[in-house]
Amino acid sequence: MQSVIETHNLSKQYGSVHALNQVNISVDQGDIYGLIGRNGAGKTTLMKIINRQILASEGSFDILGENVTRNDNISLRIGTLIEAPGLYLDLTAYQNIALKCQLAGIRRPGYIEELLHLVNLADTGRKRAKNFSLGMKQRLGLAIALVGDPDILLLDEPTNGMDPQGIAEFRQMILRLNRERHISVVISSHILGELSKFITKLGIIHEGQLIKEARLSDLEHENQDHLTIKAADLKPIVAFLEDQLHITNFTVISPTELHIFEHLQAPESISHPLIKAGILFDTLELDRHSLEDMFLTLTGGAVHA
Ligand SMILES: Nc1ncnc2c1ncn2[C@@H]1O[C@H](COP(=O)(O)OP(=O)(O)OP(=O)(O)O)[C@@H](O)[C@H]1O
Repeated sequence: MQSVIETHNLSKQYGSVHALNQVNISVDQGDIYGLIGRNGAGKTTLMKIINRQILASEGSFDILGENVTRNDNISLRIGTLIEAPGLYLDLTAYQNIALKCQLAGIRRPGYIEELLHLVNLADTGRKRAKNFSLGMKQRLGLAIALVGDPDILLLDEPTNGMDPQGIAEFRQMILRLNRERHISVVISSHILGELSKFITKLGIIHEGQLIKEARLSDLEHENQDHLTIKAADLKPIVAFLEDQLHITNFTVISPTELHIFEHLQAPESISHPLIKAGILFDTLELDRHSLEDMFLTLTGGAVHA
């Protein structure tokens, strides 16, 4: 899979504040990459560096396999919605998009109407942006970010402050752009639950450092509810599970720990036969995990700001 964004030890220092510290993220073609972190973790700083709004103190990054320097003309490949969209509040949605098209030298007939339709703003007519709801403003910001047909979208907390319906609508829009236009997306949030429903890869950023990066499918597997068996010697347990209990859905985590993903409702259907057979184990217990638990454990506490 081709990598669309690859950062190499990106760091940013503001005086004594390490806003970013040696960050390496890797976004593949077709990913919806969720960048999750508490307020002040460094999400905006990372996006601004990739968008070349600010310079890194150290490190570099590649976009679509090319190492980016200050002079590379790659700006049209990236569409951004970072912080509040820069809208002209006295203009309509059409006029706002038209201005961006003018700057980008795009004059294709029907182009603006297509974008308005894409973000569900086709019926806003003469209504000025100042009279839009927050969700409408963000969707207009998204349409403006799409001018120039970027390969990559950088969206910094785009659903912040929206109601659940607005969030769901925005999410659907991102999914469509990703599937139908094959746009790779980096989207940040401080609420994991908002991202975990649709992202393909997750990066957890905390106090300027990337403390975890993983594909969502792997994380979901790791964080599935399971029975944990701990024992000094797992070999007789593994043999017993397979040969006597015909259990195959388990993973050996370490020489002394294994996780079983079945029989969750009846752990005794495993523990009793083991005891009867004289096979020793230290503990056998049910572990319930969620991605949110993992996030809280890694970042040390409640995340909702
Ligand atoms: N221009 C600046 N000057 C000084 N410090 C800054 C500047 N911009 C960001 N910082 C600091 O860098 C750190 C990371 O900020 P950043 O805005 O990237 O975090 P964030 O994860 O996007 O948080 P939020 O969700 O609050 O926007 C914070 O400690 C912030 O105060």
